[in-house]
Amino acid sequence: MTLLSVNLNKIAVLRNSRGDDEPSITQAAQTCIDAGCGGITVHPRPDQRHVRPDDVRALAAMLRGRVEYNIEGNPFAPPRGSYPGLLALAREVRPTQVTLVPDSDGQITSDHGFDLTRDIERLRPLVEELLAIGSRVSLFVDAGTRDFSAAVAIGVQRIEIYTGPYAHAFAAGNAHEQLALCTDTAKRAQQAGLAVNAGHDLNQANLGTFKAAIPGLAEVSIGHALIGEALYEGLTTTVRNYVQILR
Ligand SMILES: CC(=O)[C@@H](O)[C@H](O)COP(=O)(O)O
Ligand SMILES: NCC(=O)COP(=O)(O)O
Repeated sequence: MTLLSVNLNKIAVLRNSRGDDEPSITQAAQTCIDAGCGGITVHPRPDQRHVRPDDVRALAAMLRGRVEYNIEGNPFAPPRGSYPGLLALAREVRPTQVTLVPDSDGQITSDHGFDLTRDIERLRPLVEELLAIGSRVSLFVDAGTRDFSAAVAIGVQRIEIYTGPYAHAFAAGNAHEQLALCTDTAKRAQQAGLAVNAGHDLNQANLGTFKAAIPGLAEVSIGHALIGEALYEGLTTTVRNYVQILR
């Protein structure tokens, strides 16, 4: 069984477009939980175009002890205005998991993972701090990453494979090569002692093939497609469909 963590960023985008409180992030989270998801994901950014620090706090208060709470983001992005930085938010709310992602300001969305050879020493103190507050630490990596020894050495417990290239290849009808890269990366990470998560552009069409190719897949975080599909089928039905694919 792979845990479904629903990314609620796109609910925030809709809400932010009008400046009021609707649609409500916490009500969406509750609906996803009632429909059987095992976790909620958010990806706060310094420009606050998605979930905002107060959303992160409100979700922490409502999720505590119920389902997993996964906060993703760039730990090196400095505080800006009321955005206190990823580590400061994590210190405040102590989520189940923090997924570190090297997305820079102005990117439309995340589009690559860490280079573990280049980035590992910068990550070391952050990983230590997150472990000390009791959060699991996952690193966003590209499919094709082969050596996880440095990540294991600094205490990282999971990786999240960036599945954007797989999803695009799947849509184009030629996913074989990208899927093989994901499978190889997952196998190497598991052999090194890491659990494997995955995410980005996963949807109801491409998820089953992906799951079948990655034995032991621990968690997927899915937002953009899931919220889009929910426009047609409703959030409850859509979450249930994903849970069914992941059984
Ligand atoms: C790391 C990752 O792939 C997700 O966090 C993704 O970036 C979230 O989606 P949004 O870009 O829609 O916030
Ligand atoms: N970590 C990936 C995630 O949270 C959701 O990505 P997407 O489904 O919005 O592409």
